[in-house]
Amino acid sequence: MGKSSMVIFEPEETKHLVYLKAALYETLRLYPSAPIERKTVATTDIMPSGHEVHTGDTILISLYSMARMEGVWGKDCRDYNPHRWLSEDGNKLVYVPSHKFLSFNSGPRMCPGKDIAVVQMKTVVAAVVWNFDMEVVEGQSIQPKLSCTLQMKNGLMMILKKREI
Ligand code: HEM
Repeated sequence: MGKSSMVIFEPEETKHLVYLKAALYETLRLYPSAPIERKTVATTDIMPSGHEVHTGDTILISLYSMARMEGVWGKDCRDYNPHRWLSEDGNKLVYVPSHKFLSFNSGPRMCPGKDIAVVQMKTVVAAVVWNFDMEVVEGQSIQPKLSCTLQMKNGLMMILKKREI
């Protein structure tokens, strides 16, 4: 294979990359692309929490905050830990209900593109990691910018070097 050639993967080839999927879910847990969900109450009711809600009320759910709640994700909720998604032997993903991991929403309006999105992310990350050595530029201020979609305030500078493969 020539030095300048890039290796890319078919979606099928990334099927067994369980740790990569766990890492992507963990990234989307802490940094959900849509950090806030908005729901409108259809019928006056009492929530399991005991809160009374009325028809037409707007409920805002901060996924960004939920990811940082010990009551939802445990003591290490603020840590980036892909292992929380994996079985003990690391070979399988554990079941996590969508009402806990809300990054693709939950219920009838759940993101229908979830599986496509995961396959795309896996093929892209696998290709980038395979083809390049990567280094994060030191001394950056890496901060989230909260908006309708979660962005990076100052971006992220990386040094990429083509690997000779
Ligand atoms: C990492 C990537 C993605 C994330 C995090 C994501 C997340 C979401 C979320 C949170 C919603 C619900 C928004 C709401 O409150 O109404 C949603 C809806 C939707 N997504 Fe995605 N999405 C992703 C990729 C995709 C892709 C690749 C497609 C198409 C191939 C897609 C198609 C849709 C559609 C059509 C809806 C509207 C569903 C409905 O309202 O019934 N998404 N997505």
